[in-house]
Amino acid sequence: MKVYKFGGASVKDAESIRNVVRVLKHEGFENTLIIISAMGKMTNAFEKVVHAYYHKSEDLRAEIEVVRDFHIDLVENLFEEKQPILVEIELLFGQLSGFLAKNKTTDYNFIYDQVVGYGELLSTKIISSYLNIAGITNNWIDVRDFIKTDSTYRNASVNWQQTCDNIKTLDTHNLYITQGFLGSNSKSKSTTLGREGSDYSAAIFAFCLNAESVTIWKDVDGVLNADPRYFEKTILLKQISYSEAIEMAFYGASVIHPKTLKPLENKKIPLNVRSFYNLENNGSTVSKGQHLSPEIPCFILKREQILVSISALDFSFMVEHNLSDIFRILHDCKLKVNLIQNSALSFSVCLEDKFNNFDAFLLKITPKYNVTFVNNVSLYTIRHANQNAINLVEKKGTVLLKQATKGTVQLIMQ
Ligand SMILES: Nc1ncnc2c1ncn2[C@@H]1O[C@H](COP(=O)(O)OP(=O)(O)O)[C@@H](O)[C@H]1O
Ligand SMILES: N[C@@H](CC(=O)OP(=O)(O)O)C(=O)O
Repeated sequence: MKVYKFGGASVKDAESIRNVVRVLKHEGFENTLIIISAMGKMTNAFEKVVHAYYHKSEDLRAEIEVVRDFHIDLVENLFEEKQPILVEIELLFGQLSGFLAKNKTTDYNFIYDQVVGYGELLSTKIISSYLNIAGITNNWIDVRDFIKTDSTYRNASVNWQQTCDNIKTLDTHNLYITQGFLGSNSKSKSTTLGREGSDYSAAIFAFCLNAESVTIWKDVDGVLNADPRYFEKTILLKQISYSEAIEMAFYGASVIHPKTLKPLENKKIPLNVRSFYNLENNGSTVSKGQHLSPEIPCFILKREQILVSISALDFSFMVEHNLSDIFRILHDCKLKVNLIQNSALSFSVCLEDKFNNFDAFLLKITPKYNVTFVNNVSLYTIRHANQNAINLVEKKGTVLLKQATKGTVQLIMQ
């Protein structure tokens, strides 16, 4: 069986969904399981619904209307006979309203997971129905009946045994359409696997099905040696080893979700990253034992970082006991550390503040240490670095910090 994944960019409007039909008819869709994300930026829009609901904002109704109107407009553009799918959409919005009306808990992460998943439920209902009309007969399945997780809302861990037992009941001769990003816990409550987690969903199904391959369909030709939004003249990486791809994802290459690669590597399932526009191009293949081809410097950019320098109030050395204290506070504040540099008297970290906890961090740390920080810096990682590649990055601004390990150079730039 093959597993395909269509992300938000590939289903962002009616035209893109027609293109999915073109892709499937060109590539074939026998014995395939298709994972689909929420359309375009709908997960962000659902996050606004959660925010408005949680804060009892008067914007709640308007935020729900944004997502409702988006899907209804899309259906108006896509379908000739709209009535059956409109009924399905109303049903889903009815369920959502029911949850919002009845919910008693104040657990933000729980509420988040019960709400944002409607993006994937809506997109798969609409696309499954459109594919059936376009002659691509398929079975819509609810991924929450298959991927079972713990109850860590917004970052759930997969129960592999139960998940594989469920997935193995699928008939591998069918074409299935299901949701990325979602799972459910032992109480059948929705959970999510972390933002951009649909690639991981594809890897989970592939692992449990012993799939022959996974293909992620993208708006770029494959994995490039840099993000084309920020670098000119990017080059397609045709072959990548799992370990190289894991390193790239770890440093922040957003083209593949970091958790995706390990399950595939364990079963030696190749991962193809291909363009949904340019079907003649074979794209990139991540597989076992491949050398990076072409072997060129690869650039990974993480924006909106904070560079923090910390030293002891009494100018004593920064050694184990204060470092462990600082890490405990970082961990408590859920700040992600992307780079560390230590000297005798000061300790620098490059941080990512996903959950807006930096002010809380400052409150905890400033009574104990001298702290200075620079907001909104960029972290560049160069794999297979050479001097030309370093020069290229250094031209982009002022270097605040530079660190080199074998073949990998990291620069914090302002
Ligand atoms: N190394 C890279 N190679 C290719 N694309 C990259 C890379 N790094 C970042 N990107 C960006 O990833 C985008 C595709 O990912 P994304 O928009 O999240 O797709 P989807 O919604 O389908 O998951 C590309 O348009 C590109 O700007
Ligand atoms: N819709 C989810 C899951 C996902 O993976 O989306 P995408 O494939 O568009 O990155 C998100 O935006 O986080």
